[in-house]
Amino acid sequence: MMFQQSSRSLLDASKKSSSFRWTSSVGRTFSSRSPQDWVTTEETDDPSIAILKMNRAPANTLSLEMCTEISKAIKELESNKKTQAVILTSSLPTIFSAGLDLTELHNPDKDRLPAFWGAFQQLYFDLYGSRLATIGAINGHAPAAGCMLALSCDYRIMSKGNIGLNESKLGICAPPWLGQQFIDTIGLRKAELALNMGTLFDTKAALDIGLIDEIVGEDDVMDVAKTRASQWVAIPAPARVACKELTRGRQLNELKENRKQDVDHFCSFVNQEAMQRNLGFYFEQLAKRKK
Ligand SMILES: CCCC/C=C/CC(=O)SCCNC(=O)CCNC(=O)[C@H](O)C(C)(C)COP(=O)(O)OP(=O)(O)OC[C@H]1O[C@@H](n2cnc3c(N)ncnc32)[C@H](O)[C@@H]1OP(=O)(O)O
Repeated sequence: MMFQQSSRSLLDASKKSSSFRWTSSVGRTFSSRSPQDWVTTEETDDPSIAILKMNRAPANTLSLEMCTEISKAIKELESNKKTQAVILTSSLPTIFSAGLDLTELHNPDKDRLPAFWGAFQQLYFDLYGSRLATIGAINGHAPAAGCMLALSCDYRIMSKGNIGLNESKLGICAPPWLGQQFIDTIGLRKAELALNMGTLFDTKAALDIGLIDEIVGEDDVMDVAKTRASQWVAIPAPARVACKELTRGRQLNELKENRKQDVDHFCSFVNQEAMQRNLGFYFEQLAKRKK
């Protein structure tokens, strides 16, 4: 199957390895529906272009199951030879994705935690390394891992909200591979400033810094996304996949080779008392802000 060949070649493209470092120490999301409803795929009038909608109220946070559902949907789309592009968007009115579900990190279930991080890594592999052209139709806030979803797309349009890696505000640091995605997108100095300060950019600032490719009106998001998807699909697929391999293969491979180490670092990091205190404090602030 084409996807399998392509994704394998993407991951195998470069064998360069590196040491992974973690550099920092440091409620609840509810959804009444079952995980199967959290992600939906839709056809468009062009059979080569599909839409993948995140649909997990209230904030499209990434729990283990949410990561798994998005990965599953991407793989299903890839298994259809006709599908060449996917538009990733949210069905919520103001939030694209609020990032990792912090309930997975706060007072974590020790057995579930490694599986959770493994599912998040897998989502990165599946989206960043997809054989499909991926268009991020960012129609709301995209902090932290929400920004990872956006960064993993090939082209990003955004209508409203804030985007960036704000982990430092939670007393933590983005994982190295997510930090690298950010650096690769906006450059080292800008990333250095933004990572340290936990900056979230509005659409104009995000465009200025190169974090997104285009600002679009709220009512135009899907039309523009479809137009951009058509433009990407017009490029011969082998060339598209090869370009992705060229720009992303090394990073994907690095994490693939360090996957277990990355999970171990994450788990010991999250289990630190100071990290748990910071997360608890952050949750309180989130709730207070709402009041
Ligand atoms: C340790 C190493 C690496 C760790 C890597 C971490 C990457 C991450 O992704 S960490 C997560 C970072 N995410 C955030 O900091 C976002 C926090 N959320 C917000 O700032 C806001 O929710 C928002 C700006 C995205 C939206 O604001 P809005 O006013 O529209 O909605 P709220 O009322 O704040 O949120 C609705 C609802 O959702 C809950 N919630 C929001 N974000 C999260 C989250 N990340 N995890 C769990 N729950 C979340 C929020 O508490 C509200 O819940 P209630 O309705 O029950 O009060």
